[in-house]
Amino acid sequence: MTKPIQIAIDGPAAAGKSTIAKIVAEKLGYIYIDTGAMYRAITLKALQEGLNLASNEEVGELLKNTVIDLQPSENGQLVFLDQKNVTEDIRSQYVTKAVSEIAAHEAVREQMVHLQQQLAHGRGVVMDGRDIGTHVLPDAALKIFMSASVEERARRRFEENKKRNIDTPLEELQKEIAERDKLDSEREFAPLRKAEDAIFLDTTALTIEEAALAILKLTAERLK
Ligand SMILES: Nc1ncnc2c1ncn2[C@@H]1O[C@H](COP(=O)(O)OP(=O)(O)O)[C@@H](O)[C@H]1O
Ligand SMILES: Nc1ccn([C@@H]2O[C@H](COP(=O)(O)OP(=O)(O)O)[C@@H](O)[C@H]2O)c(=O)n1
Repeated sequence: MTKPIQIAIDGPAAAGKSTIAKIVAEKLGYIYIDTGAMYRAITLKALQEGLNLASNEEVGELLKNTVIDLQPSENGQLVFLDQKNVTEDIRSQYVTKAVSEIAAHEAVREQMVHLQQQLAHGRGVVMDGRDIGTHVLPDAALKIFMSASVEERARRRFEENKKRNIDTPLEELQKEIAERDKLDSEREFAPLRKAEDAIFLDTTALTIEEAALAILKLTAERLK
């Protein structure tokens, strides 16, 4: 059997990373790790505990005393925060609006990267996020930088939210996505950036199936 590889998928909000990563991981029999869900989980806890979100030390300390666990499920992945299922809660606008501030802290990133590297160690893995190709898995055999126009990404998130009974207006979503992309791209530690050796994939005009197929083809070339 061919040795499994590591696949890193980075890109801005709602580009399709987790949807495509799940499909690719399932087809290959690899594990899927949604690193955004990990940053969302610690953000939820910081908000619940009324922490000063601007404090690197406070949030870093909180993470040291927190257990974040990702479990595969039929619909993708369940997220547990200190043993409690928070899969739905971490997608709320309340968390979404605060997550980029938390994810910018050095003490948070150091711990998360360490944890993510442990989860991926020695296994076939598809991992998605913002700094996977640049920091978490710099030696990944395949790196993808996935994007789409901000209008299309907002439209996709709007449709997704409708199914979850979240009714944020389209214009507000587009603004929130653009602001989060800016914060993620301009932060000091591990900003959102295409790794030099990553392949750019624009999904604006692609269906989910087409985007997944493009990555599966690139994977097959790496497995030869
Ligand atoms: N190529 C695509 N065409 C149409 N919709 C897509 C495509 N890729 C993803 N989506 C939809 O867009 C939404 C956001 O995708 P998601 O995978 O959550 O993005 P990300 O992980 O990059 O934030 C989901 O509802 C998903 O079903
Ligand atoms: N590897 C990662 C993954 C996410 N994040 C942060 O976590 C946030 C939420 O990530 P996500 O992937 O769940 O976001 P969506 O694209 O699904 O909206 C991002 O906006 C980043 O601030 C990060 O800093 N590094």
